[in-house]
Amino acid sequence: MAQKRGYDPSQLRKYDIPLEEIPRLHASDPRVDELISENKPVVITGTDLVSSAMLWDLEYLERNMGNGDYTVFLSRNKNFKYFDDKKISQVAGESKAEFTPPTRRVDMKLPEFSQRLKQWKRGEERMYLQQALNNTVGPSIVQDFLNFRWEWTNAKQKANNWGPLTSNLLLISMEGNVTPCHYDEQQNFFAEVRGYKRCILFPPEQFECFYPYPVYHPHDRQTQVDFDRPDYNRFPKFREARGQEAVVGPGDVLYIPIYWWHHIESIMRGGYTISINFWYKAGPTGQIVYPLQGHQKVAIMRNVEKMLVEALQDPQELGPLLRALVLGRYT
Ligand SMILES: O=C(O)C(=O)C[C@H](CCCc1ccccc1)C(=O)O
Ligand SMILES: [Zn+2]
Repeated sequence: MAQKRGYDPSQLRKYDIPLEEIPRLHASDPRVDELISENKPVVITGTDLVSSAMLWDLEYLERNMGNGDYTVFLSRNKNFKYFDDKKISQVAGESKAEFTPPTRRVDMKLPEFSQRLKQWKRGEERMYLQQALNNTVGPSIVQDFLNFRWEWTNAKQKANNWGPLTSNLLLISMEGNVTPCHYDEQQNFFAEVRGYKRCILFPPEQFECFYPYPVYHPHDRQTQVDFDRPDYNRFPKFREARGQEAVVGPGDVLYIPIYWWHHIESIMRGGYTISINFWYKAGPTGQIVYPLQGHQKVAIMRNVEKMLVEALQDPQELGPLLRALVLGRYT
């Protein structure tokens, strides 16, 4: 019989991208450790990593999240494209006026967020709560946090020589919200607590398909390609993108390997979603082995961009200099 999966394909947005399935394995399956050691994505079931948070819903969080302020992003459309406001001053072109932040950030108490979410009407700004879990949250949330299955994730961190845990982001998203495709420089165990999120991943080797913004740009690490209306004239190699997708539900943990591109959407008409991520710094580089892997080349390209911006001062000179370096010589 059709396996019960809790959502319908009509709740997923349609993209012009070939997609394969990300493997879905139980935590006891030895292939899980193989895939993680190879920096390949896998959905891991039965980890109990955040089982202490499975009772979290807005009512519970309202009662227990203390009176703290939480970071909420507001957007006039479904996209919540991250931007680094510390880089807004550096953006090239005539002036900072060129960069228009696609979302605005407000601080909200949880009861207010919960109420506005319940009363949301089409046409109003969408909301996405994104808050690093810290000790300002209420005592019973701290208790739930302490009861995460740390021994499981600590063992994976150790076995794979990852660096330290940098943060756990609590993510409470309205249904239909989209986090556009980007990569992070951290290893990530992405745990789904409530609702369903559709994740599309691409390996770092496909860097040329995604045309990321310049490193000094506020949208550093984000693709310039609009998945809903790709501009194939500006971004012709996007046609060659090949994705791997997974829909994660309550209790699932998706391993998002460092430098892998990922697009994440809370499925439409699925209610609000709650996720908690576990970001780990990369481990020590260790012995360099040739040929280099895709993510190592991305790291090198980032360093070249940073060094050139530093040396040239004016980011506008970066393009002409790189063209002079490459065109007719390395092409
Ligand atoms: O866990 C991850 O890496 C994700 O991308 C999860 C994503 C929200 C992340 C927001 C964000 C993106 C870039 C920098 C800082 C914050 C979602 O679930 O919508
Ligand atoms: Zn991310």
